[in-house]
Amino acid sequence: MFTFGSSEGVLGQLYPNKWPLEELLPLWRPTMECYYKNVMDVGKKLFGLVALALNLKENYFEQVGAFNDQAAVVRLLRYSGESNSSGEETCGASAHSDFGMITLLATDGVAGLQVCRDKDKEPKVWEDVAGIKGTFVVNIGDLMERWTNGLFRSTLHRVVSVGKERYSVAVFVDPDPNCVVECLESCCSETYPPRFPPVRARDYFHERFSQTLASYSGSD
Ligand SMILES: O=C(O)CCC(=O)C(=O)O
Ligand SMILES: [Fe+2]
Repeated sequence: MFTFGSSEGVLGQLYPNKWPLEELLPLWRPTMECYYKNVMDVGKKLFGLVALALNLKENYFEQVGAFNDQAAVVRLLRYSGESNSSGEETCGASAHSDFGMITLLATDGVAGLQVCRDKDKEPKVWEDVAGIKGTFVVNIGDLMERWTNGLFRSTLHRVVSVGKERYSVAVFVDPDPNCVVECLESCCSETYPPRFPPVRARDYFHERFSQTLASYSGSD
């Protein structure tokens, strides 16, 4: 796994990326930075469409500061394809939804990614996501669910082992840490009040990452 964020902006300065040595991989950094920029351009365009679909001005998410500083993170993933000894089905990523706004996911076409359409239903029904060459899988994140008062539901997904090596690249399009995520006016009414209180993106991520770490260490 290799993770990196923006090389620019406040976050880029605060958390500088650790690149492989230039002598070893001279094209790595320029390739990654180019990918970051291009996928972010796609992400911003997509958010223009999301805003219009929600009866907001096309530049709404820019106006509320979601893209003031570039908070998106890119994760390059490799799944070995080996099943683990415990015989667990998910041998890549266990069921989760991404925390942020949206994730733009590129895969190498090897199967394994599954989504659950109705995350509240038990037992869960998992469907394979076909990898279509030249396209992104777009997962909705939890902050988008909060922003839209549940109109856009975050995608519960997982990666199961299919006995084949698999590569994917996920770009987590997350808002600026200072951006306040608050129920959109077009997504609530007197009869359908906001279900989530406003939250600053920084605090939300902090809470979610702490919970995740706690669950790994076995405490609450
Ligand atoms: O590898 C994939 O297809 C999905 C990865 C993923 O869900 C994640 O990193 O959050
Ligand atoms: Fe994910």
